[in-house]
Amino acid sequence: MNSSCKIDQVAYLGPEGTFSHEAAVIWGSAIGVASFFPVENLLEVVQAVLEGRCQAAILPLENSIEGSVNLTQDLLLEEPALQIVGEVVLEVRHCLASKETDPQNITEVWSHPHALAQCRRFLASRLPKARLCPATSTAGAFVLATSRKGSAAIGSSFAARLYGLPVLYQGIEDYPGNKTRFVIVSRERVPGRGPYKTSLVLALPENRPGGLYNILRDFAEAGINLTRIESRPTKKELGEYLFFLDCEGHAEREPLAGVLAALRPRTSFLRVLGSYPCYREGGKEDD
Ligand SMILES: O=C(O)C(=O)C[C@]1(C(=O)O)C=C[C@@H](O)C=C1
Repeated sequence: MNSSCKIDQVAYLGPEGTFSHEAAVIWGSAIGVASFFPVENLLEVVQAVLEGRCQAAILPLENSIEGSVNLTQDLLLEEPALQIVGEVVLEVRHCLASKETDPQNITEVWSHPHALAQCRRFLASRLPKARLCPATSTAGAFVLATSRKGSAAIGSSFAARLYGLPVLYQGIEDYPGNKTRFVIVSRERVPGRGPYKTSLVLALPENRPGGLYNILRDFAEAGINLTRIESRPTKKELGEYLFFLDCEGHAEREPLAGVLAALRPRTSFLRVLGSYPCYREGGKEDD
């Protein structure tokens, strides 16, 4: 769909107090979104937009410690009706919260698998005996930890306060400056101003020396900066990959438009996932 739309509602991975929620509010506040609503998992987040229950949804795409969120990449590929219309980069600070006042009494730690992975070293050194339990989200983990004896949860200190769990340790991510990048998807275009970024996915027609190099060279020669490259299995044959690329520029404007036109006949698959304003802290866009 190519029409522009006004965004009234944004779906996010709930419950209230997830990092996705925080990122949705940052993006939505900048464009005057009226409301945000939580859903249970990322498949549901996408379904909410596809079924028209909201006009946009937010998905975590990559983290500076743990790397890509594979499910998000797969969903972006599998749902051609959706396009990326925005991005938010959020600083992710984790705390460990529990009703247990003595860390010795903690036997299980709940959180989103990505959050547990971002705190791996902390957990191994401070709570080596605790069982690590995957939850659907960080805030979902706090809900669980409120009702289970001997349990703790990892997530934001905002969520810990929201669910009434005392914080035992703060800033427990294994590396400083931990950040997660989220993308906002919609069935329709959302007006915005540049500078732009474009996300695309492509496949090479054959596995031969220099195949990927020949594609990347076009970007280099046009002076287009690539900001991310990631491969995912095609799920058809072991060793066959799709390449997810993010680059600076808009797919409908030069020089990127020309590069994409030249690449199409040299790829077996090429889809633009969206061109959208680069994230600026404070939600501002350049003129
Ligand atoms: O559980 C949450 O709070 C989420 O928003 C999900 C999620 C993720 O999927 O990476 C988002 C940010 C953090 O990296 C940890 C978890």
